[in-house]
Amino acid sequence: MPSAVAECHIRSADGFLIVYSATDRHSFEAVPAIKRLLDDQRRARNVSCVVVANKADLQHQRRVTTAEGERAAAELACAFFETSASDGGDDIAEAFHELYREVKRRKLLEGKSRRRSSAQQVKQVLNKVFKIQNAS
Ligand SMILES: Nc1nc2c(ncn2[C@@H]2O[C@H](COP(=O)(O)OP(=O)(O)OP(=O)(O)O)[C@@H](O)[C@H]2O)c(=O)[nH]1
Repeated sequence: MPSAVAECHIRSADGFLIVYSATDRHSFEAVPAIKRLLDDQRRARNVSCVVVANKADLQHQRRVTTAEGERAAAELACAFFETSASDGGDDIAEAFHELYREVKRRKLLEGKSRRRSSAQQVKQVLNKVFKIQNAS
């Protein structure tokens, strides 16, 4: 159960980076539950998330393969990146940038469907008005 502060952040954030350690299977196995928690708190499945496997440089301590990470992220419909906080590679910036792009895409789609539904409401009202006028 998240704390009240965490709940507040979950409700207000536009997007989430879900980070696990490629050297720690438990952290990897927690990813689907974290995504579910975010979906439940937002009462929607359209939360923008990117899954990140950190500590990719520690190859000799690796406990989660790249393929497993990719598969888990795909099952959650999230983009996937492997990063190393210690070598500071481009993948870190790319993960943040992809999350930014995903949030923008979702907002654009939500804006379009909101505009469509308000246009439909106007159409329904006009139809009713015309029906009433024709009937009288
Ligand atoms: N080599 C390497 N070390 C890292 C990386 N990210 C964090 N660390 C180091 O890992 C140690 C633990 O850091 P965190 O993973 O942030 O802390 P934690 O969540 O408590 O993780 P654990 O202690 O590993 O369970 C620190 O010494 C970090 O400097 C990375 O990408 N590569």
